[in-house]
Amino acid sequence: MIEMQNLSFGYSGNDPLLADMSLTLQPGSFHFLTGPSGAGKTTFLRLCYAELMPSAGQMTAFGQDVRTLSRDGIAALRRRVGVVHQDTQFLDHLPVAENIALPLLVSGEQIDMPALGELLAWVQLSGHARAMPPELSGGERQRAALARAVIMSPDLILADEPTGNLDWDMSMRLLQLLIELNRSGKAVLIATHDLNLIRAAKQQVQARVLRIAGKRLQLAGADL
Ligand SMILES: Nc1ncnc2c1ncn2[C@@H]1O[C@H](COP(=O)(O)OP(=O)(O)OP(=O)(O)O)[C@@H](O)[C@H]1O
Repeated sequence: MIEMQNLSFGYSGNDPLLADMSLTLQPGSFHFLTGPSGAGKTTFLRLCYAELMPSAGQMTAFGQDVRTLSRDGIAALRRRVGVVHQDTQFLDHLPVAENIALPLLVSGEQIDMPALGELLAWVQLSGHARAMPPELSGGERQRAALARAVIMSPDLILADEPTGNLDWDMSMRLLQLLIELNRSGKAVLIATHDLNLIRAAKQQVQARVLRIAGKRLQLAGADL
């Protein structure tokens, strides 16, 4: 679904942050992305959903060259990619249920209330549907963020340090949801520093571990 060949990206000038990266993200795959702070993990995810464009190399998303995508083409791509951001932002004046349904509202689609109810139940937030975002705990916020990321039924879910501020039990609950999504056929890519999270996932799914080191994207060994 996403294919990169010799892809490079730099925010400024001719000093790339990421260089010569090649990767194929297959439907239904599960990947972790690791690397030191500042290595470019968030940047890599932003390239995957075409918020940033490569400086050099080739990249196709769902069969289309990202550089040739029109505005509508980019919007269509983003519908197929759900993103859980590192610091999830909600509209604090809207209840949790509306925040989760926001992608539907923004794209002018009808809200299927029973489906929204099921989604809330799946992330165990049924009791918080009418709560306001500031009332949520860290774990509840991240589960709401995940629900919002999947409400458009994307094929690929990108999560940027989704368990960064969560304790182990909450991290495991969130990981379990991501594993369930993967089992239902969705591709998942999680950027994380947390090697314990990777180890826990690897007991349940066939996950590949990518690492950004020295500007390059490498496959990490099975040494985790
Ligand atoms: N919009 C931007 N303009 C210029 N430089 C940027 C921009 N965004 C990020 N950077 C720089 O690019 C580098 C990589 O940042 P990025 O957030 O991708 O790293 P990361 O691996 O996700 O880090 P962390 O693990 O700390 O979240 C950093 O040096 C950062 O300062």
